[in-house]
Amino acid sequence: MWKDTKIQVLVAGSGKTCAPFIKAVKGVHGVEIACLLDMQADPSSIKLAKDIGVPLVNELSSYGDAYKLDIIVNASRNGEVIEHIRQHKHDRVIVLEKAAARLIRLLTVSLRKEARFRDRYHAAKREIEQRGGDTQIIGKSVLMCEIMDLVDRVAATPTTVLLLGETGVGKDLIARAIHQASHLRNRPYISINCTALTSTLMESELFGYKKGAFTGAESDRKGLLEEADGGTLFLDEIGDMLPELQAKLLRFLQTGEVRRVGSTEIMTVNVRVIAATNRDLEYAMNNETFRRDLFYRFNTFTIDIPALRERKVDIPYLAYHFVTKAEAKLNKKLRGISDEALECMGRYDWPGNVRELENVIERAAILCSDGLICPDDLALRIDDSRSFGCPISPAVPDEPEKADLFQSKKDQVMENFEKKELVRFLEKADGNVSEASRISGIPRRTFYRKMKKYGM
Ligand SMILES: Nc1ncnc2c1ncn2[C@@H]1O[C@H](COP(=O)(O)OP(=O)(O)OP(=O)(O)O)[C@@H](O)[C@H]1O
Repeated sequence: MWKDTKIQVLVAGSGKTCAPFIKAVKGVHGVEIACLLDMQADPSSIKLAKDIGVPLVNELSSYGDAYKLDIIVNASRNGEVIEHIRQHKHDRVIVLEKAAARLIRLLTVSLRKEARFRDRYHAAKREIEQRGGDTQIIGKSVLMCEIMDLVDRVAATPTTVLLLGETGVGKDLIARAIHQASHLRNRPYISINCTALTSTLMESELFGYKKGAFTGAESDRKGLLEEADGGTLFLDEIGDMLPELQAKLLRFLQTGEVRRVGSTEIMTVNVRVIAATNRDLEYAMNNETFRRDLFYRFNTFTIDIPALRERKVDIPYLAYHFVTKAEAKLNKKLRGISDEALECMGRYDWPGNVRELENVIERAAILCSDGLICPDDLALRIDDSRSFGCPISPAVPDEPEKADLFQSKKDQVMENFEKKELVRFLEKADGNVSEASRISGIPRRTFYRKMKKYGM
């Protein structure tokens, strides 16, 4: 039988080393941090003891209730402290050294994260139920909220938009959302994938052709630019468009003029163009496979859609959305997703982004036996070395030049420092990025950029 009374814990060490442990464990049901021990009390431990309202002692015998203690967590590596505890602790008291304390801290933080993840799933469930599932773009992360804000702002203008992002992040969906939010919503929305066709075919698709322009052109045909007149044309995979056609597209964007293949007649159409690509256009321009002038034309308004692994807070919302979608599609009643399955989703990197999540859920919905999606139904290959934030270190070249070695070490130190500081400020601000940016003095956008850089 477990005791009903709280486990009495004394934490030994200086404020700086035991603070993360206390922060993680404080408030855990059934645990009481009863006292702090610091043999050379410094201002940080004095402040910490004051903040959490416990006595601070410099030796065990000064704590009047030392006989009531169950566990001493020794967060200090100081030999004198270790020896002092060994000599003065009550026999039945268990002492946890640094690694054990760290383990408890990591487990507690991880469980809290999972709980937050579950809460988000249930919040999404409530919210989507209330809205009747009619919203298209799902996402609550700050990054997605910023994107939705950009969508609203640009929708009201005729500006050409370039959507960048890995495959499956939602570029097509966002292009449609821009069209839907604009005054063109009742006009045509036409989409074409620039990868699929040769340059000649693509030209006749886009600009249309005149009867007899080539073998098989048996009658006049409008191109997609004419079809989309007054509406929106979405050019997907623009990075794959062949250079000859890029020049023609650029001319159209500059003049609004269309000339069907084989015709001399010039027509003017009014089309809002949105383009998307998952290619690195900078690289393509350097390789001269993408025209710089066309890029500048598109680059007036670019929306960079982050990979799903950079906005994992969106996963529970999207997961619920796709569960409801799968229910309707498969005509199968689903109870939802188990906590363990949600936790697996949070630890997976999603290289195929939202599309992969959607497919994984649909597959799991087919496989799950009692309507509840479990980890086995997801069949995700999770790299556990990353789950506690320990990315595998990048390979170091065999014999780097001294200057390179110095620079790379310096970069590494800077990166480690930055990462730790971001986490520290985020923890301090309880995960609120605006607050973290305020207390750190780092501008909000820079803070986000750095979080993105480190995959937070
Ligand atoms: N934020 C989101 N909310 C709801 N569904 C989403 C979201 N993002 C993507 N999806 C869904 O994920 C799938 C893939 O999205 P989409 O086709 O827009 O990606 P993409 O970036 O255009 O991919 P590709 O580069 O491969 O063309 C679609 O079914 C889309 O509806």
